Amino acid sequence: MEQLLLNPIKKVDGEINLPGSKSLSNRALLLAALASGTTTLTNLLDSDDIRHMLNALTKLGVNYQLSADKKQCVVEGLGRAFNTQELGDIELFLGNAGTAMRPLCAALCLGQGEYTLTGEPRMFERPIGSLVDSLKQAGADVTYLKNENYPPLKIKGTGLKGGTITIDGSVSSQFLTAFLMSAPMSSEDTTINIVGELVSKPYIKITLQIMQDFGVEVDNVGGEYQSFVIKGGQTYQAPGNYLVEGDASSASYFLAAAAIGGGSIKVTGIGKKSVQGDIQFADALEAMGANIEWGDDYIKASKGELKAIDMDMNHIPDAAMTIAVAALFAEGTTKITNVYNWRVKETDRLYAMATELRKVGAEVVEGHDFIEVTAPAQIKHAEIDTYDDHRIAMCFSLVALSGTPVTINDPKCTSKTFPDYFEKLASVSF
Ligand SMILES: O=C(O)C1=C[C@@H](OP(=O)(O)O)[C@@H](O)[C@H](O)C1
Ligand SMILES: C=C(OP(=O)(O)O)C(=O)O
Repeated sequence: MEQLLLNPIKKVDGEINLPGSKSLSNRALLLAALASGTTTLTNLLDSDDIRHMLNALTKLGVNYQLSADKKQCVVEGLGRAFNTQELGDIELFLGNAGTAMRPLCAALCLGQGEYTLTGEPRMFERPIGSLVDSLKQAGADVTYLKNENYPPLKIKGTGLKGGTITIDGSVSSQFLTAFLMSAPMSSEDTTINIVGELVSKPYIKITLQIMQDFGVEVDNVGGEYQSFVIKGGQTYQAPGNYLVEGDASSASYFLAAAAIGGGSIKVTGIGKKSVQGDIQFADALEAMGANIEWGDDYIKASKGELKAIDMDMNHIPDAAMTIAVAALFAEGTTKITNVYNWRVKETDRLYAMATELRKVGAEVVEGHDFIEVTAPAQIKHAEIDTYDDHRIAMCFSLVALSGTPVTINDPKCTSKTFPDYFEKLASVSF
């Protein structure tokens, strides 16, 4: 196994032009593929999760031209649902990309064809049953090829008819996102009612915004994310050009590094008007004592005396992992609550974060849906296992700001969303 020894970083300083947002890249690719007209996507993310979506679109008969640096993609929209009936069963390998598996699962039900949706072993442990149950209410034909409620799946595309649907929102917002994006192409109108407490709400804002950018309005009844009405029989309209915002979750590592390490870092490609909920990571970091400056197209962080916070981070589940490591540098006990679904992401993140934080000396309480981290008097050198989880590799790089080195096992796992993360970190490290 490859290992990366990160030597102590004395201070960080500089500017990082963020890679494109994973959430927006995969949504934009799918909607551009379904839309009528041609879309030029710029600042597309080049990473494993996006490659899986692109490969799937190729197999589904979508024409696109990717630039040499893979950051620009011109997509010729189909102007209709996928139709691959004459090709027989098509196998789509979607790695561990939730933003490919869940939205494609719904979109493939809309058209005509037979599909096997598969992925990495971890994908077979990540639930999808709530989405499948909802799609079945709208007439979909989806079966489980291994374990009930988990991929791999077999889909027979027969169209979605719409109607009144319930979706359990308590495990992943991606189920609602997937249904919302397909609903306009159902034959009839759809009303979606959420049951259970909807998690990761800000990702639904991203979904509604990008649907609007592609010409479709959703009635979010009462603005409460509880009930949605979508007209059927619609076609997405290509917006011409679509600029993908920088990735706000990827920004969290650099902003935290500046808050901990001194100097200042400006991340560009996101700002105060960004649609991504993970920009609220900067508020959490500010609450810990960091100095934050907001621009239209940047966020800048600089060092502050960090103190512990106690915060519900259900709205920023991905960036919250960065707070858990920043807690190593904060006075007191940091408590991150309402993050049960950390357990069903790339790995069981509550267990993994607790285990790895203890290795560097922290005192940790791992709860059913929370984690408490108390900074050690002295951070210890450790080999950090990354569990094939890009975010564990990235957030534990911050340990190097302690004056103690840190070893990251399997550093290449950052390829899921940020292949050149460690090079970018080195470029602002002194
Ligand atoms: O819709 C999205 O783009 C995402 C939603 C979140 O997942 P959950 O809704 O499962 O929490 C987030 O963790 C994931 O990285 C991306
Ligand atoms: C949870 C994540 O990914 P996915 O889109 O596969 O759910 C993540 O990137 O932290």
